[in-house]
Amino acid sequence: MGFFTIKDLEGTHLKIALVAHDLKKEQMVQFAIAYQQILKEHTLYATGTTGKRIREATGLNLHRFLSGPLGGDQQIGALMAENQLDCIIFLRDPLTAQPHEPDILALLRLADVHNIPVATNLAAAEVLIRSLQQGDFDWRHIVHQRKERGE
Ligand SMILES: O=C(CO)COP(=O)(O)O
Repeated sequence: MGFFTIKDLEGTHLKIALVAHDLKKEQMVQFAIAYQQILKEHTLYATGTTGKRIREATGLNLHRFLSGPLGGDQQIGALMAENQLDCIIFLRDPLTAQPHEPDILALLRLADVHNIPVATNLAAAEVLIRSLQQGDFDWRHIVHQRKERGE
């Protein structure tokens, strides 16, 4: 386990989850099209329907979990609990009741427990993706190394 500088870490690979509620799916598709050159450099996860829409529109290679109401939010939560996720873009619909509201809250809670950056609207998603491109997520690699060492 050698030492490294932030410079050594630039451009390294992150694990990103993409999730959108139904009324935000078109926004997510447009976001993925606009930023696919950045997204394709990373490992991507998505809930079922969101992932299907993104894949159809962009051809991006992503791992699809179950649909949100069937457990997809919880599967993404499990990734965080195991230190397997670095960033979440979750375009939430704040105006429609969701049958799996407890799962959504659990996902967001776990992001706070594990200090994972989350964007819940398009404006924040753009800030996150641009900061990711310029290396502002490099600290995540330090977190991974510490966890691997059991610190
Ligand atoms: O419901 C969701 C997030 O809470 C998203 O699930 P889908 O991508 O399967 O629609």
